[in-house]
Amino acid sequence: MARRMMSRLGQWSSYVFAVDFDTNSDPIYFALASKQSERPQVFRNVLADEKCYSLHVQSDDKIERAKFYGGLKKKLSKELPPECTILEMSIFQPNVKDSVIKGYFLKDASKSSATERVLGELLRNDPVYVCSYLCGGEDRQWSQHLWSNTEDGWVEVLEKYCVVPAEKPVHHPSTLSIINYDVFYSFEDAYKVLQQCVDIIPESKAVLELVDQRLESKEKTDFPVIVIEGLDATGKTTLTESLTEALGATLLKSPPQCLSPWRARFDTEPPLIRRAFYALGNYLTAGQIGQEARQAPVIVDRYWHSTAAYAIATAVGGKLGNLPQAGSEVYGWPGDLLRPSLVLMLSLSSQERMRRLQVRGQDKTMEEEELEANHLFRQKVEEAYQRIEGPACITVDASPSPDQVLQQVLLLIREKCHL
Ligand SMILES: Nc1ncnc2c1ncn2[C@@H]1O[C@H](COP(=O)(O)OP(=O)(O)OP(=O)(O)O)[C@@H](O)[C@H]1O
Ligand SMILES: Nc1ccn([C@@H]2O[C@H](COP(=O)(O)O)[C@@H](O)[C@H]2O)c(=O)n1
Repeated sequence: MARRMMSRLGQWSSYVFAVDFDTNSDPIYFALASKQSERPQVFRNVLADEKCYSLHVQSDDKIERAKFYGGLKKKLSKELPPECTILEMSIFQPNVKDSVIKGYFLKDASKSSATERVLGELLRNDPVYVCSYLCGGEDRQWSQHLWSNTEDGWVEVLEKYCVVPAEKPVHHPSTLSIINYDVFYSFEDAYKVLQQCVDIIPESKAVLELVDQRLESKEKTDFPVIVIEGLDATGKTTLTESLTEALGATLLKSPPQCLSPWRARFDTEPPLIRRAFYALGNYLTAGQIGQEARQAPVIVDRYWHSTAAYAIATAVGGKLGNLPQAGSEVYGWPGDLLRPSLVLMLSLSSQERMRRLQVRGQDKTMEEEELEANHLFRQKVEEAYQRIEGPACITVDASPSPDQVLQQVLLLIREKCHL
C-alpha cells in the first residue's frame, strides 16, 4: 500500500500539502524536497514541540474514498487521545482538478504512544497512508517520514523528505474537487454514483428504479415555472402555498415526495453520495414540472440553487473568499436540467430567521444546526446562491408579513413572467 503511495508521492515535486490550522486564515502550504530550503520555516508559529502526523485516504475507487473519509474523523475523534488535535489537510496539484487527496494532520500534545498505535492499526487495515513529521537539527527544520507496515505487523519508516514552504495557490484546494464530487452537472454523472452504491447502500436500487421511470422534461414549458429558494425558515413553504392558490398553479418541490422514504438515509452519507441523491431529485422534479406546466403555472419549493449552493458552501473550506469567483463553471446550470422561468430567493435577517425557526418549533436538521452555529457557513451558502447562473436568483425581502411578501412576489411574477 505504501509502495503504491510512494509511486503517487514519487511525483511529490508537483504536489502541495495544505493544512488548515485556523479556518479564519489561509492554510499553511508546504511541499516536499530532497534538501532543505533557505526560505522561512514552514511551521513557525503554529507548531511547538508536538508530535505531528498526517494520514490520507488513498483508493482508486472514489466511492470507497468518500465512504472511508466520511467516517474517518469520527473514528479518529473516538480513538485518539483528547490532547491530539485533528486538522483538515489535503494534498493536491495546484490548478489540477480532481487531484485533491483529502486527509488529516494531527498535532499530538499527548505524552502517550496511543496515537502511533491508532495510526499503525489504520495503516494495517484501511486504505490510508500515514506520515510523521519530525523537527530536528540545529536549524530546527521539519521533515516528513512515510510509514509502511511490514509483514510481521511493525511500522517502519521509509525515506524522509524535507518540508519546505510552498506558494499560496491561486485556488483554495477545496475548490478543485467540487465538480462530480460535491455538485453534479449532468444526470448521468449523478446516476453513475448511485449505481456504484447499490452494493453498499441497498436503498440506491429503489431510488434508481424511480429515477428510471422519471418523466422526460421539455426545454420550454407552456406555462411559467417559478422556483422559491432560501435558507431554512425564510418562509418558502408559507409563500409557495399562498402563491399556488393565488395563481391557480401546481405546487411541486425538490426533492419530490416520492423520494421521501429514502431522504433521511442519504442525508447520513458523505457529500459525494448525498449530493448525487439530491441531484437526481431535481431531475425527477424536472419531469413533473414539464408535465404540470402544460396545464398551469408551476411553483417549486427548492430546486437546483439549493442543491448547488449548499454543496459548494459545504465543500469550500476556510474563509468566505475561498469560494470560487463569480462566473466560475461551478455556478453553471446543468445542460440537461430544465431551467425555470424565474428563481426568487427569500432573504431574511439571521435574527428574524432564528425567531421563525423557534416559533415553528420543528426539529432542526444537522444542516440547520450548522447554519445556526456557523455564521461563515451561512455566508457561504448565501453567497453561492447569488453566484449561481442560468437563471440567477432574484432576492426578495421576506421580512414583511406573509401577505405583504405574497403581494410583492405576485408583482415580480407579473412583471417577469407576464402572468
Ligand atoms: N412573512 C412571514 N412573517 C412572519 N412569519 C413567517 C412568514 N413566513 C413564514 N413565517 C413563519 O416562519 C416559520 C417558517 O416558515 P416556513 O416553514 O414557510 O419556512 P421554510 O423556508 O419553508 O422553512 P424550511 O425550509 O425549513 O422548511 C413558520 O412558523 C411560518 O409560519
Ligand atoms: N433541491 C434540493 C433541496 C434540498 N437540498 C438539501 O436539503 C437541505 C434541507 O432541505 P429542506 O427543504 O428540508 O430545508 C438543504 O439545505 C440542502 O442541503 C438539496 O441539496 N437540493
